[in-house]
Amino acid sequence: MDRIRIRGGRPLQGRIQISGAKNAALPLMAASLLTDKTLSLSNLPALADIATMGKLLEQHGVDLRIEGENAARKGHLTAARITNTTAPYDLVRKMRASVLVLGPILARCGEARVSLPGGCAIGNRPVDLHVKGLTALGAEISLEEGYIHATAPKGLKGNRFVFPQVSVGATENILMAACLAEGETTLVNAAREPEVNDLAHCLNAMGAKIEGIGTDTLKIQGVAALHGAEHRVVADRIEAGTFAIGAVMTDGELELTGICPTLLESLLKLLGEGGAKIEPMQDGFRIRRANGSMDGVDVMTEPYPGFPTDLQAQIMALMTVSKGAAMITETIFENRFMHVPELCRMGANINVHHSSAMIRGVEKLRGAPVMATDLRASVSMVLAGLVADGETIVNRVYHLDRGYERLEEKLAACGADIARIAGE
Ligand SMILES: CC(=O)N[C@H]1[C@@H](OP(=O)(O)OP(=O)(O)OC[C@H]2O[C@@H](n3ccc(=O)[nH]c3=O)[C@H](O)[C@@H]2O)O[C@H](CO)[C@@H](O)[C@@H]1O
Ligand SMILES: C=C(OP(=O)(O)O)C(=O)O
Repeated sequence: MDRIRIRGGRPLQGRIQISGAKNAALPLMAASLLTDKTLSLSNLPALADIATMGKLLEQHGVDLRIEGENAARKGHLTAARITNTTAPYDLVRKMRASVLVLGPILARCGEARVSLPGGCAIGNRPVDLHVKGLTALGAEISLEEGYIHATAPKGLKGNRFVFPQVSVGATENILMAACLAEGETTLVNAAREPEVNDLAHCLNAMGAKIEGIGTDTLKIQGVAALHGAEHRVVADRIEAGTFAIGAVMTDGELELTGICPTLLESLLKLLGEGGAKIEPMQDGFRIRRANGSMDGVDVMTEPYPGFPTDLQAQIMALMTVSKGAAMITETIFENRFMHVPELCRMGANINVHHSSAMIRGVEKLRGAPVMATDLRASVSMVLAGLVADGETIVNRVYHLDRGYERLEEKLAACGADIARIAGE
C-alpha cells in the first residue's frame, strides 16, 4: 500500500488550481441514470470515488467515456437503457454515495435494489431519510437481506416532504426522483450545500423544473422525461479549504484559483478572526497570515452555510499549533474525531468530551508514522506533517486518493517536502 512521506518546516508558496468537487461530481454522475441521452460533465476530478461511481454506473448499463486530463477532464455518460436495477454490496460498501443511484433508477424503471451502505468510520450513517422521502413520493420500500428494495409500478407521485433533519444525500436522492414524478413535489428543510445546488442546476439544464435552488425549500414540477446536457462540476470547496488552512498553518501564501470564495464563507470568516488575511482575486482568492501567529478560534460544524464537517479535522490540525485554546464541536457525525489520537501522537494537546474537543495550541508538533480511518482525518495529518519537526509518514493513502486529486503533486509544487512512497 502506498504511503505519503512529509518532512515538515517549509511554507506553502504559490498557486493551486482547485479541482471539481467530489461531492458534486458523484450525484451528478448518478443523475445520468435519469435520461437515455448523454450527460457531459466537465471539470470531473480524477479520484478513486469517481472511478467507483463509474464502475457502479457501468454495471447498471451506463456507457461512460472519459477524455482529457486535469481541468480539461470530461466525462460523457449515456444510460440509453438501464440493464440492471441492482446496486451490489461489493460496490456500495466501498462508497456510501452509491446510494444516490436509488432515486434515479426507481424513477426511471419503477424498481431499484440498492445494498444498504452500512456505517463507516465517521459514524452510523443511516439512510432512513432517503427511504422516507421516496416513500412520500409513493414508493413501496422493503428491506430484504441487506438491500433496499423500492418499487413504484405506477410511477412516483409528487408530494410535500419535510426533512426532520438536514441531509445532503437524501435531498439529492429525492430531488432526482421527484424530477420524473407526476405533479409537484415540495422539499422542506432541504440541504442547500453548493453541491446540492450544482446538481439542481444540472437537472434544470436536463429539462427538470426546479425552483428555490439555494434555499431550504425546493419545488419540483415533474416532467415525463429529461434530456442530455453539458455541465461543469462546481469547484471543490473542501479541497480549497484544506489548502487555505495549509497556507496559514505553514505561514506561507497561496493563491487558490478556480473557486469562488463565497463557497467558503464560514471557513474564511473564522480564519480571518484567527489572524489570516484573505484577498479575493478574479478567479479565486489569496490567503496568508495578516501578521505573526494564528489564534485559536471556536468552531461548530453545521449544515451549509455553517462550518462544514468535512473541514473539521483540518481546522483542528491548525488549532493544534495556534496561540491559545480552541473548542471544536462536531454536530453532524457522532464519531468524527478519529484524527485526535493521531494528532496527539504528534504532540498535540487535545481533550475530547462527547462531541466537543478542547485544543490547546503547542509550540511544535513532532513527525511520526500515523494512519487514519477516513479521508479528512488523513488530510489533517498531512497538514500536521507540513509543520511538524522531522518526518511524518501517513499510511493508508487510499483514503486520500478517494477525495484529493494529485495531493502530493499540488503541495510539492508549492514548496512542500512531500512524496508518495509506492507500497510493496
Ligand atoms: C458524497 C457526499 O456528498 N458526502 C457528504 C454528504 O454525506 P451524506 O449525504 O451521507 O450526509 P448527510 O447530510 O446525509 O448526513 C447528515 C446527518 O444526517 C444523518 N442522516 C442522513 C441520512 C439519513 O437517511 N438519516 C440520517 O440520520 C447522518 O447520519 C448525519 O448525522 O454530506 C455530509 C454532511 O455535509 C458530508 O460530510 C459528506 O462529505
Ligand atoms: C465524508 C465524506 O465523504 P463520503 O460521504 O463519501 O463518505 C467526505 O467527503 O469527507
